[in-house]
Amino acid sequence: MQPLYLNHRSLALSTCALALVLMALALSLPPIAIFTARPADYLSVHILLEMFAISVSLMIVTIAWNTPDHDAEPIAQTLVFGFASVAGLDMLHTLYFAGMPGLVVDGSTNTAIFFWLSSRAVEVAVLCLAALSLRLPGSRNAWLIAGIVLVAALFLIATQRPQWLPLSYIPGSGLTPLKNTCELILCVANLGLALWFFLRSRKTQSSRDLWLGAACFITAMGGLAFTQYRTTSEFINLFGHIYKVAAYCFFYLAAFQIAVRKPYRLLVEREQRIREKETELHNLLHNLPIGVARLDEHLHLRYANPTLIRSLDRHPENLIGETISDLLLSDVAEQIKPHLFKALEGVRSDLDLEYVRPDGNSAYASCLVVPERQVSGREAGVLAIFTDTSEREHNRRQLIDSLREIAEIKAALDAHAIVAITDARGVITQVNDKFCAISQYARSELVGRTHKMINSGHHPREFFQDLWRTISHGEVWSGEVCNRAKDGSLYWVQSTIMPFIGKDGLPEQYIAIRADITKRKRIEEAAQRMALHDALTGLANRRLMSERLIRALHNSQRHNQHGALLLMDLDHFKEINDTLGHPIGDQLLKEVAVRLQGTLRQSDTVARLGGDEFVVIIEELGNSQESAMHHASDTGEKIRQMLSAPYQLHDHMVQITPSIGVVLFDGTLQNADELIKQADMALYKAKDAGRDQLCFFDNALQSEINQRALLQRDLRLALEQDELRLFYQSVVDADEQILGFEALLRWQNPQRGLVSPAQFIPLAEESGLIIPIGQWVLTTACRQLAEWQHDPMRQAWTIAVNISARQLSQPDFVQQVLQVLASSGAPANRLRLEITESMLQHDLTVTIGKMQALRQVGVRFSLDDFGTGYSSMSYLKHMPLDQLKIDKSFVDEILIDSTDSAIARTVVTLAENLGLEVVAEGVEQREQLELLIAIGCRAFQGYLFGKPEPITRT
Ligand SMILES: Nc1nc2c(ncn2[C@@H]2O[C@@H]3COP(=O)(O)O[C@H]4[C@@H](O)[C@H](n5cnc6c(=O)[nH]c(N)nc65)O[C@@H]4COP(=O)(O)O[C@H]3[C@H]2O)c(=O)[nH]1
Repeated sequence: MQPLYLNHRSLALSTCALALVLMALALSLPPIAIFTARPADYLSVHILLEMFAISVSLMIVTIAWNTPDHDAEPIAQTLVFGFASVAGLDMLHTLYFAGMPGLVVDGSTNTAIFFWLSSRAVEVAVLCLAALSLRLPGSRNAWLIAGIVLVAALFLIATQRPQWLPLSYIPGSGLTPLKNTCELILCVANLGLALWFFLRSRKTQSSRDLWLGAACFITAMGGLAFTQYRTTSEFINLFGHIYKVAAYCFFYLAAFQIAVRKPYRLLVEREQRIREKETELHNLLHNLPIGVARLDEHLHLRYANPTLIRSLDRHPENLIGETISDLLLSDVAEQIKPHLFKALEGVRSDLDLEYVRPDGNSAYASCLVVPERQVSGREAGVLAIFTDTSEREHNRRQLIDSLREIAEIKAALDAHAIVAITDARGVITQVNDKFCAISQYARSELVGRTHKMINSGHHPREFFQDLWRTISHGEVWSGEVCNRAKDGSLYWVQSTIMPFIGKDGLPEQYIAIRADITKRKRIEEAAQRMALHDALTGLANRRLMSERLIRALHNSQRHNQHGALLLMDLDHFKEINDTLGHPIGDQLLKEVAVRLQGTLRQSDTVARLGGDEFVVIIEELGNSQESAMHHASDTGEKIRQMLSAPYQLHDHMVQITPSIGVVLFDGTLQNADELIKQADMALYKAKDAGRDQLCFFDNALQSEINQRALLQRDLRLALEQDELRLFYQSVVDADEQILGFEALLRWQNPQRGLVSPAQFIPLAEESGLIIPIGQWVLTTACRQLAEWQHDPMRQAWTIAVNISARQLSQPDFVQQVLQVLASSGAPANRLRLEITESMLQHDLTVTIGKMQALRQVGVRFSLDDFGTGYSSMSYLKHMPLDQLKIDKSFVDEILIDSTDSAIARTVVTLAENLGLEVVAEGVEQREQLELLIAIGCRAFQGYLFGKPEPITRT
């Protein structure tokens, strides 16, 4: 509740309570006559009291009359009529009070009471209408006239027809019951009105209702006083009039409240509201980020808000009154002017401005031009509202550029990449044309499905699990994926899948950008094939064989299964190559590969290691070693037979046999390298055993190999530790006179004793040690020759030195020999170099060249072991030879085997025809000597004449 209302309520209620108490007190007193000495004094007092009430009534009329239209009280007409009537009737009541001269007739108490009761009745009626807020129809003038007419009518009745007036007072006996009843009715009516106003005031919180309530209550109390007097000059009558004055004070307050206080209060409130609005508007205009300009009808500036002033960069004081051309940049003014003129004609427009600032930067603004109307509705000027849209426009343009760029990138991406977009579950939402083209699916077939439809099955499940794990964690996944197109063909793509993270921090979609790498993959596969396969035969190469062997060992161990490794080569393949040429050799190798593949299961591995060396890996031979051995043996035998069958190679029918080394494995103890070594040993054994056979690796073979390895190790030290010795075996003529010697190498090892060259020379050849050893032999022999030069008995002797194939094939062989001759001082013509037939199969021309070079300085050449190898008459013709040596094997059987004697004879004849000397080797018996002499041989070597011995003993 408002504090003012509360104050007013306590004032009204306390006044009413006081009035009640005082009236009760007054009524309890016996009648008190006052103004007894001068009864006329009461008339004056009565006039004063009534005048106050009349003045208040007139004031209420005046206020109600002048209440402004827009604030018109609904009861204005009621008040005008009622209180005009009340004022008139109270005035008549005063005029006709007993003792007053009156007008037309003298005053009398009965006439005065008539006007009094009439006035009070009108008063109650007016208050009832006010209580109900009923608006009387018609104008205030009419109601004023009505009030005057009513008063005039009652005046006329009272003065012209006094007999019509009810009897309300009987002089000497006092008030009549009619008068008292009327007073009591009015009193009840006033109490009812008082209650009504008080109750209403609680709801409306209106002080006016409080004042009206109090006025009605005091009037009611006062009315009680007017039922008690017998003469008007009694105290109670005066007391009742005082109550009337008090009641009119409250009526006055109520009227004042309506007409004066309320309008002022409303005015103040409105002023305050206007001021607030002004402040609001000011704040708004000052803080608006837009510029506002008001222009008059001549387009001169009336007002510019601070934002506009700041943007114009001008002092605010000089701006008002300037034209739009003075204010704005010329191109802006030109753009805006037509719209301003249109606005003056009442047309509102909106335009975008583009201009160049004085600093040279382009700027943008939007301008709303609105006609500004006066309250009367006439256009009074123009309101122009400017918004600087430069930043927005720059951003918009940047956005357009970015969008264009994105569109270009997208177009480029679409043109060159395979693109797909999926939702978070991997369901395809978009694909580009390239995706459709490569997958051969229509877009409608792809959208709504997952990538499973192009899954090729090439990748294991873990591959895709890893992919999903990566991208669902918001990371980019990159990799190569093999997919299957609609027609079933496979294609490869380099895929990059990027997740797009949503507001919740989780991927909401994925974009997959792919490049077709099918061609590259095919090339890679081909390269891979080439890297892992033998170019000639298409079989697995050494690398792939190693990988497969490792895998086979692993599988064998895991499944407790035996397997076998077969290492084979083709016996005397080199001879076919040399005689029939490499193309035929290659053809043969290819055919061998085909036969091997035809003989074996798909799951077995067939590899070519190089040259004529092949490997076969057979798996799953059971868990028993014995049955595995049988299986491997059967397969090996089958291979041997298959490969031994004749080959038709172009015009040549070729037959060749393989030697096969076999080793079993169960993956427990062996590793791949060791296994290959063991297979190699088995192969070596097969070859050693006469070729064209299959040998299994066993432990005895292993120890033999170990022995060889030890021998090789010791041989390496032999040179350093001076363990080599040169023995000499004499070469004699038919009279057993020494012609010369053959230098034969011996190895004097402290542990092994005297080791035969047959044991260590092949090993030295294999390991390459033959080069330094051969050098040592040559040097030692040459020193011996040089020594003999000083002895006339021996200076004609020759020394034959065995030369190995590796020595001869050295590019600087000739220089080495010449250097040894020079450094030792040996006569070149006493040095005989022994070569074998097998040496002549390589680079014959080069070999001949070397021989000729040495022959030019006098060195002579012997062909050792003649007749044992692949003797070819053609090279004999071209070779710069001096001597043939009939091999010991022919001499051995020469007495008992006619073939050998025939061969010996042929060799001698051949040598004679070619102009060569002949030396027979291994002559042990005199009969052999005699027969050899008989067939024409002139030089001999053998135990019959002496075993190889150190030079001191010769
Ligand atoms: N049972 C028997 N054997 C006889 C008789 N006359 C000679 N021999 C043996 O026959 C071999 C002849 O040497 P080769 O054919 O050049 O065969 C040689 C030769 O090829 C090679 N050799 C020896 N010394 C050297 C060398 O310094 N350098 C090279 N590269 N090879 C050598 O080792 C082979 C074997 O040499 P050796 O064991 O010394 O064996 C020698 C010799 O002791 C005989 O009447 N009865």
